[in-house]
Amino acid sequence: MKFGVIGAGQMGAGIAQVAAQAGFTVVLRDVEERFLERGRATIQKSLGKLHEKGKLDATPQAVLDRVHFTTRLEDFAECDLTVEAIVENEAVKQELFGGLGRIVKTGGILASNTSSIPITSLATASGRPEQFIGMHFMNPVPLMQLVEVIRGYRTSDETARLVEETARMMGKTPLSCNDFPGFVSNRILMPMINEAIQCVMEGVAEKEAIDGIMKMGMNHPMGPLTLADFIGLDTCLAIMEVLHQGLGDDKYRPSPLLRKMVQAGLLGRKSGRGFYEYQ
Ligand SMILES: CC(=O)CC(=O)SCCNC(=O)CCNC(=O)[C@H](O)C(C)(C)COP(=O)(O)OP(=O)(O)OC[C@H]1O[C@@H](n2cnc3c(N)ncnc32)[C@H](O)[C@@H]1OP(=O)(O)O
Ligand SMILES: NC(=O)C1=CN([C@@H]2O[C@H](COP(=O)(O)OP(=O)(O)OC[C@H]3O[C@@H](n4cnc5c(N)ncnc54)[C@H](OP(=O)(O)O)[C@@H]3O)[C@@H](O)[C@H]2O)C=CC1
Repeated sequence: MKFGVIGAGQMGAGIAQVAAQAGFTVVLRDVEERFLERGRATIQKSLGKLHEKGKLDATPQAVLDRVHFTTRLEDFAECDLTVEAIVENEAVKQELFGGLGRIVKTGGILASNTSSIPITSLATASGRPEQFIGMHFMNPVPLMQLVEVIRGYRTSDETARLVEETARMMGKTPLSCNDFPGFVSNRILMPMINEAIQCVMEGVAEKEAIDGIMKMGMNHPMGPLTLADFIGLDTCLAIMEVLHQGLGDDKYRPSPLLRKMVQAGLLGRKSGRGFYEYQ
């Protein structure tokens, strides 16, 4: 299997890593060399941790050697399955899929790791709606079990079958749903995070108390503000915008504090500061 990944950010690097761990030949693309280097470092660090715990079948170097880093879209021509994991922006993703649809061989499947953007709209932009699907990995990809598989309006049964089979080969559990804003995962998760941010804004409690109440009280592995920092506040805002617009209900209105923090460049872990500070 030749497996393509576009975007070497936190999700793209993780997806490329688990694909390489599954033994696939992987092509990983980003727009600039320095972002590819950052992706390579992320993969190396994660493989090192897994190796230390005896959770890797091969050496970290052998897994890394299966990943080919590139800035060229043409290198995806022979990929059997290509997963896109670039910024959560519909216009930018549509443009990318327009190009990919022309480059990738006939029959090659295209998938998006989008958190919320309509799969059917991206499928149309790709020019191959039957071979298009949502393949939504969870963060951190090397540790999380789920892949949410989202069928677009015209996704073929064969495409869905192949993608679910591939997810299993990657050691993941696929669960499928239909193409509604935010799918299942973020329709339920993101309003909770948004409400936690609203609690900060209204002074309901200190941020540490909000996180602690949800973590200890509900047995969540991370409090919602820590999780928002982990996901990226820009991504959280983009998801809330899709829910608000797509479902047309003000209960999905993004918290003004979330909007302000994104405007201020406080994006969470990836920018060094969000609700908390990171070095
Ligand atoms: C927005 C979307 O569209 C969809 C989404 O993805 S939403 C986000 C979904 N994800 C979540 O909700 C994650 C919630 N958090 C968790 O499940 C856990 O906190 C976690 C799995 C991330 C970390 O586990 P933890 O026990 O809380 O903390 P931590 O001790 O840091 O990590 C456990 C181990 O995994 C390791 N680890 C963490 N990230 C790793 C990675 N990427 N690769 C390899 N190992 C990793 C850590 O080094 C640590 O190892 P040690 O035990 O040797 O120290
Ligand atoms: N964060 C999360 O928890 C999850 C995110 N997702 C989804 O995965 C996708 C990626 O998210 P994530 O990895 O967190 O984001 P990151 O910000 O870590 O990475 C985004 C990637 O997209 C690239 N990019 C940014 N702008 C453009 C552009 N205009 N054209 C092409 N590439 C661009 C970035 O490159 P550069 O470094 O140059 O900006 C980077 O490689 C999103 O669709 C998100 O919704 C899905 C599940 C969980």
